[in-house]
Amino acid sequence: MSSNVAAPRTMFQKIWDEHVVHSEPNKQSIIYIDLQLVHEVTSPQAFEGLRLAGRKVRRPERTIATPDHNVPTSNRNLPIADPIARQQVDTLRNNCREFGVKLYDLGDSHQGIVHIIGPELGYTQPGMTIVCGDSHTATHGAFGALAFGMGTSEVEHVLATQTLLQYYPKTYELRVGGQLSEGVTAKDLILYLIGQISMHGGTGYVLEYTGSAIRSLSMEERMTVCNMSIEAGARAGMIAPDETTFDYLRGRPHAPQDFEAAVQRWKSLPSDPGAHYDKVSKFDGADIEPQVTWGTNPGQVSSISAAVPNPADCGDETEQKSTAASLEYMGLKAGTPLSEIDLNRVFIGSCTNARIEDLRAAAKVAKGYRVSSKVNAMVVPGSSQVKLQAEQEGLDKIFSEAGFDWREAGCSMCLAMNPDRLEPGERCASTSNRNFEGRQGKGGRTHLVSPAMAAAAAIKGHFNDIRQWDYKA
Ligand SMILES: CC(C)[C@H](C(=O)O)[C@@H](O)C(=O)O
Ligand code: SF4
Repeated sequence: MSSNVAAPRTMFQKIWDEHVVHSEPNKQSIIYIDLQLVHEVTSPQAFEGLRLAGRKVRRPERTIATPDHNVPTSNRNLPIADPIARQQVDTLRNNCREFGVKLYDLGDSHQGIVHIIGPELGYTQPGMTIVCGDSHTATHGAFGALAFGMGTSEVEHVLATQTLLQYYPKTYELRVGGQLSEGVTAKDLILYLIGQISMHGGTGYVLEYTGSAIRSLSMEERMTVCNMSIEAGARAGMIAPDETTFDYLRGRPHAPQDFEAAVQRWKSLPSDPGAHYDKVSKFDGADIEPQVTWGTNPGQVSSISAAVPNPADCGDETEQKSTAASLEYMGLKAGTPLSEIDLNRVFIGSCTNARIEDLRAAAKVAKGYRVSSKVNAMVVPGSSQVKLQAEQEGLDKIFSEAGFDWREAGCSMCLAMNPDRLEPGERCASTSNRNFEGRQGKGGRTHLVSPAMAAAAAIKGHFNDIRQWDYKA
């Protein structure tokens, strides 16, 4: 081809090209950042670094903050009991005040998990580069944005310069054709994909999810998918914007003023026909069943109709060993049907699955039932807005009447950085995104599932196939 002007480009390339400030062969490029999200855990040293260097935040109006990781989800009227958590939340408050950064603080009607409030407020938009000192920043890629997680020193770099150093990544198209079957959700889709390509399958790549099964997903479902890109090792994950995206954003507080002009720009973002990806894998939505993880990484997952695998049947010697170690930690025997695994705890929450559609799906299952007497179950809305909306719809009543604990917004038991955690040996069905050893509390055992599957597990006290659920209207 004589001119590269006409060369077809992927959506990733278009956004990258639009944001490169400086690049040299075999070196990191400097890319311009449109939006930085900040939370209390990875920002204190970054602000301290600015203070020591006598620098300001370069573009405070492109930076928003909220406390989410270590905030308690009950008794919010009391001071935070844990001294480290209290200090981090206070420090975030002071830093935002000093550096002029907008803070959605505890008590604000928009406080919540950072990856839930960005989209909800309309900050997250197609074509943007978005960063946060948090690995689940890929969530925002659901809008056709290029969204990276990063470390604390990079948080400082972006605060100071509004740019980030990045190596040019490779691109990987995950195409899911057909449609998902009844009872199969976006969570099952992404767990299935990670099971297929493994927790390392996306390493070095920016993933783009394409195909008819992806196009049919709502914005909230797309966020669930992109959220877990990092669990496949990817730098980022993205989905091209379309009418679903534009409809979601229209009317949000921080959506562009001239919305229709923005839509015209956004329509040029999707990958051009014939654009080259470094790797392509194809799947069929109809092959996907409700999923349950049985191991200690999200790629150790099977369909609900399957049994705990025998390590001897799992890949090469290294994989066999790691499977055996996972089963040992999880206290599971090979050959046990997944539907016979009993649970003590259920957690419905996190940036993967605590948006309003997730809570509706769980409430639909729980309606008219009682949580098993052996199970302690909680529902933690992803944001204060989600909580408010759920209460307006009466979902909180359905949950409370069924015996679920109804909480305030935060990361909660997704990770054990706040009072919500598992005790050693406890087994939990969780709608979050990580099942690493000790993730939900030392010695705790995590099974990742969809909100509907988690609610059904809470009621029966063991996993069961949501496709056979008897809904009580
Ligand atoms: C605490 C934070 C740095 C961490 C992350 O980067 O993802 C957390 O959000 C997580 O999910 O493990
Ligand atoms: S909800 Fe979980 S995964 Fe998401 S940002 Fe919080 S701790 Fe990380």
